[in-house]
Amino acid sequence: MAIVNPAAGGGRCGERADEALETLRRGGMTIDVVRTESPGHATTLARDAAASGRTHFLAVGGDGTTFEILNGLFPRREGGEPPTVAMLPLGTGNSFLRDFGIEGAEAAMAAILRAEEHPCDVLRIDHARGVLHSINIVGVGFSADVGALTNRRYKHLGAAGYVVAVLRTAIGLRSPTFPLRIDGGALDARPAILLSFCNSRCTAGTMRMAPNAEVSDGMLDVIRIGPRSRLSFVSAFPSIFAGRHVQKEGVEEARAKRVELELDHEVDTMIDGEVLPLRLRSIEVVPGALRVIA
Ligand SMILES: Nc1ncnc2c1ncn2[C@@H]1O[C@H](COP(=O)(O)OP(=O)(O)OP(=O)(O)O)[C@@H](O)[C@H]1O
Repeated sequence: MAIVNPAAGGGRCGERADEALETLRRGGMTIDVVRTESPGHATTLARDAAASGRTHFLAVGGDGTTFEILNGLFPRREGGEPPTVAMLPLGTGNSFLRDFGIEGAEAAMAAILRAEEHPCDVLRIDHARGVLHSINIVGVGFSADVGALTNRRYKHLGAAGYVVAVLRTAIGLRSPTFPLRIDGGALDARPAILLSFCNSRCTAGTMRMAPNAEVSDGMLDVIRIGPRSRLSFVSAFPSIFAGRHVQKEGVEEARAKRVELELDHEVDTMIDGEVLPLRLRSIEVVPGALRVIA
């Protein structure tokens, strides 16, 4: 079942989806199509389809569409085969597929027609009001502030909008504390510009936030950028595109199965490109809970 977000990519997805799906059909695929009517609708569509026995889903849109579908498929009951998700990236950023070396709709369509399934871990996010799931990245601090500003003000500028939001957020650079424990270790309440909990490597399209992450290693990569001056932060920022920021002083990279957070208030949390105010409690890897076609 293809779930199409016509609004993704600033409306580009709505214009291009039919033709792309027709190409897949000509390649031999049987695809039923539903279109979302509003934000959040993909979650309901995926949940209902899974309840009626569907197992293979195609997210047509951006990372946010995949995120919404994932949250219709999870949480799920123990046992049974993991659901399968493929992505036809007609959104703005499309970060996740880059872990598989897939860039753009043409490459994604070729992968969909090959129909190779890969195991993929899922991040289970427990927060004060419920549970969410992610396959890409969960971020607090700078990345969430940038995501919130991008989504609010600069979405129409595409990838350039993200860069503008980075520069604007850097002007008011902060280092809040997000007290956490990694795999039951000591409480770490040091201030940080950002903390990212990553299942896959890229975010915001081409930024390699967690250059050593593997989607099926049963672990999440924790990237922590400690306090630094605005000038030093901005001048080091471009190193993230090659994933070299992790070699800089004050940047830490750790691997974990589960992270517990001790927040006493909600904080803007970026999950797979969407930003939500959440009082996070824990983020835990559910190994191999999904299959992705890539
Ligand atoms: N029918 C709809 N009308 C308006 N908005 C929708 C609709 N369906 C979904 N949305 C919202 O569109 C937003 C953007 O979707 P998505 O992230 O897939 O595309 P994008 O932002 O262009 O791509 P990316 O996240 O990869 O940069 C999501 O927040 C989703 O809730």
